[in-house]
Amino acid sequence: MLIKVCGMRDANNIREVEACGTDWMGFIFFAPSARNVTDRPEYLPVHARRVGVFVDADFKTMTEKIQEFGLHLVQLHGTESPETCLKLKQLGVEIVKAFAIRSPNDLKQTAAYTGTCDYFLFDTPCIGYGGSGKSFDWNLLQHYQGKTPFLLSGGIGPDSLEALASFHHPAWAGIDLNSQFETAPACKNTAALKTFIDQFKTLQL
Ligand SMILES: O=C(O)c1ccccc1NCC(=O)[C@H](O)[C@H](O)COP(=O)(O)O
Repeated sequence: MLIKVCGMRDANNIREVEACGTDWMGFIFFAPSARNVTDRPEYLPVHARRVGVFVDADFKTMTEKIQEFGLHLVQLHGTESPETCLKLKQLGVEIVKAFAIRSPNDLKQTAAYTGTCDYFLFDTPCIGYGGSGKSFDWNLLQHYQGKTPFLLSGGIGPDSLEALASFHHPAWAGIDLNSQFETAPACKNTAALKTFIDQFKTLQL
């Protein structure tokens, strides 16, 4: 199972979180977010893959951030089209398209993105497009019958291990962690994260 820690910004915290054993690390390029990254941190992960998170950003901005941050993946939280996903893929990055899940109907949108994305990310609906700290009804995902692997996201925290251990889906590929492990916006509690990651890795999933 992939583990992504999202909303990173501080160089020292990036180093510590990488040492906790995360596979992917997310950097948010969305000005209204409290986790928005403006300047390139003096350290970027070398073992964890770098994910750039955008919300309806223009193509030029995304291209520049891919180059400046050496992004491996781009995660899209807005109304980006399947064509945009394909165009970004041609730049050599992998694509994660996020979908806010309120009802089984929301999963129908994923069909149009099949073949244009490498992963989907199923998240809790919220006004800020992400980072709500709240979970949604994971049972809704049993209506997802697509083949594109997905990350489970939204409000996953230290108390989620039991629920994660009981969750099953053939396309489930990983988890996304963010505000439930924060001491302040974009600053993760590495002790709590390490404990959680170590325990998550022992689960038989
Ligand atoms: O975290 C943000 O501030 C954010 C803002 C706008 C778009 C996406 C954002 N986060 C992307 C993520 O992948 C989060 O980790 C995901 O939404 C889950 O966050 P949380 O509910 O805090 O665990």
